[in-house]
Amino acid sequence: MSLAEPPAKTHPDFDLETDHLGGTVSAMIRQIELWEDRDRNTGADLETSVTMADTAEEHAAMLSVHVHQPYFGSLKVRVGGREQTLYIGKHAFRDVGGPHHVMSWDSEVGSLFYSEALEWTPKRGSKGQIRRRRQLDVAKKKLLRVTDLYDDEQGGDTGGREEVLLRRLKEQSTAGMRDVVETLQPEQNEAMRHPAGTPVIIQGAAGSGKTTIGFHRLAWMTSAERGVHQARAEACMVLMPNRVLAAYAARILPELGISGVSVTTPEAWATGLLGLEKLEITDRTLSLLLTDTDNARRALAWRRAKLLGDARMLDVVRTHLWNKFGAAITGQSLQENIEVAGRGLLAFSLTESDLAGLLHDVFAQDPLDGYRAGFRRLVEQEAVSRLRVPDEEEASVRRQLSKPLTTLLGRIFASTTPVTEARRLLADAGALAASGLLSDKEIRLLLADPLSGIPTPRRAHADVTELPVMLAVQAFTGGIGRAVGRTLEPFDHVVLDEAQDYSPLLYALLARASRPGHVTALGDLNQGMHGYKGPSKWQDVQDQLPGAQVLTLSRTYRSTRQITALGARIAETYNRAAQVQGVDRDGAEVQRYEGGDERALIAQAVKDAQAAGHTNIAIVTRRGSDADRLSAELRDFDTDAQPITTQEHRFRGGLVILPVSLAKGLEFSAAIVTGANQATYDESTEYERRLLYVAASRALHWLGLVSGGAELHPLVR
Ligand SMILES: Nc1ncnc2c1ncn2[C@@H]1O[C@H](COP(=O)(O)OP(=O)(O)OP(=O)(O)O)[C@@H](O)[C@H]1O
Repeated sequence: MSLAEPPAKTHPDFDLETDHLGGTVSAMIRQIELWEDRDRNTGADLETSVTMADTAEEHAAMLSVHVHQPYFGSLKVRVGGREQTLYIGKHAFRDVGGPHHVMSWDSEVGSLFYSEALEWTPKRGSKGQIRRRRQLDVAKKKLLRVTDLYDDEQGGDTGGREEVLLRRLKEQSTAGMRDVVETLQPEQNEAMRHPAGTPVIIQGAAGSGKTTIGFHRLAWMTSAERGVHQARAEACMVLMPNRVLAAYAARILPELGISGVSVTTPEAWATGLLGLEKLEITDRTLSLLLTDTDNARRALAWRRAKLLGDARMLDVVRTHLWNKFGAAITGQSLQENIEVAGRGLLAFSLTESDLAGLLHDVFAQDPLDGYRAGFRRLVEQEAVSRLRVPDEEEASVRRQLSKPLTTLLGRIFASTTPVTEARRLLADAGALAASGLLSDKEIRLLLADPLSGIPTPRRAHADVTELPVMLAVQAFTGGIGRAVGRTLEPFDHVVLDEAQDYSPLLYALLARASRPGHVTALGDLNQGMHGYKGPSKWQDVQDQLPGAQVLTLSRTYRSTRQITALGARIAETYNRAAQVQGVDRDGAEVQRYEGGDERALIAQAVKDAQAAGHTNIAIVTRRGSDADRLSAELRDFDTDAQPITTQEHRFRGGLVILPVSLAKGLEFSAAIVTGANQATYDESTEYERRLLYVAASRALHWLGLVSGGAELHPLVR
């Protein structure tokens, strides 16, 4: 709730609600004091007392954050003939012996506040009826406004939900992604609560709240109410397209009461998994698509990239490794004398055919931590069972086997580093043919090198299009998942932002790296910038996430009517579904600046945006180099814009200048698009039009378009 707005005391229940709020605040403070009073937390012994005191302090700390706003809404319900009012807040509170309870937003009851259902069946008891939904704007322990969203005494729907939403959307942007717990809309609520343990793809236009809902779903997943599907925040991962956006979005986590989630990029996750953090990741397909004029070569590069991300590649890799390790076993054996207490030295030997049998078993088991670790376990188990080793001697047997086993594993698995092995496979027609899954034409496509004209960096590098195949080799040999000490565990839940940019092969690997059913993908096929990397249709993703449904968010929330309309004009040139339904919110006309020194025009636009009351303002350029240059030159025009031109930079609010590639996903109260002309965003290239769309859709309230010498772009004129 914006504090600038004066309290609106017009509601007849305002005083009643004020009293109830006062009672709740006092009850919470009483409870916190009780928890903080260490002397009372006495257990039977010192250790129990300390533990109890620590837990009590944790409870106190958690609750004290919410005293200033104990709740934001209420529900009047009738269950079994009895009417009661339930208050809904960000944190549950039980008023022991008193009436001031608060239910948590992510509970089953909390869901009723957001949905449009009028009846429900509680877990225990008879059918319940919703009589009233009420929004309560509270800040600093004060009630500011009461708005009924639904009230059967007023004839049902009051239009209040839209009114509250509009008020919220008029607020200024901040330096981080915000939670929408107070104004979650019915369709968003449903998507967020899609049954835990079922994978889901949430599709929605730009600004429909996909990313926001993904984080809310993660918070919802961490609630104890999810039972066996409950996720631990520190065992969850969110993948976002770049690190600037990851840091911006992660600021939502404390608001949602969770911490420790790993919010990273697919590239950082992949290189970390490969143990090659310094590996430079290139996207040479994109470079080729943007610079090469030879259409046949462009088509070849596109098709080859698609095929590299095809889910069948998982089994192509698996077959290749099977053949390779099988060949490496030829001539190998293991002979060791093992000391077992009380029984002296016992001979343990595995012949070549024993080893081949174990290799077969480990491929059948397909362990999460990879075939190498799995093979070691199988040999150890074999020794324990053949030598009938008692439990207490097992550790000793493992120790004695350790060195000879490491040597043996070295001979079978060692030469397989994911980067070189993936490249070896991709250059070997016979190996590519071994699985029988690829046609001759496809094999020829993989062997072709349409990117040969695109330079490679001098440092060790890998291309984004090869990465999934490398990860597949890694998954089978060294394992894939979340590193916990020296072992690997599946992630409790994985959220993917910009899900249209992940290949089906990557989905197959992510499904393997997480608990069954615990992938949430958020994306918009129409916003795909990198079709050669992503799925052609959601069905390709559903095939990798068994049971996944596609849910659609139909409304967009980010921008004013004027900005949304301008964006739609650009998007409809490449996307037939561009006319999405936005929340109809009026704002300033889009400002156009053309003719003259571009820097002077930008400086003027910044002044105008500031005069309109905005502080979080972005100047969006086509390239990083434009942003660097302009940020220096604009100082001569009294304009100090912080550049965000590398993934290391962070958005901390204020006036910034950044390239469109890093602006994707971020939003600002006001945005100024520079170089808004045909020379900068070539109208005949779809990719450029998509970029222009991203640039023009970053602003919540105020948008300025600047073109120096040249005329404004035909699509925004
Ligand atoms: N229920 C809601 N109440 C208030 N604001 C909302 C709601 N849903 C979304 N928003 C706001 O709409 C904006 C867009 O949300 P978000 O960035 O999550 O959308 P998105 O679908 O991920 O967009 P993009 O595809 O452009 O990345 C944000 O400012 C968000 O706070």
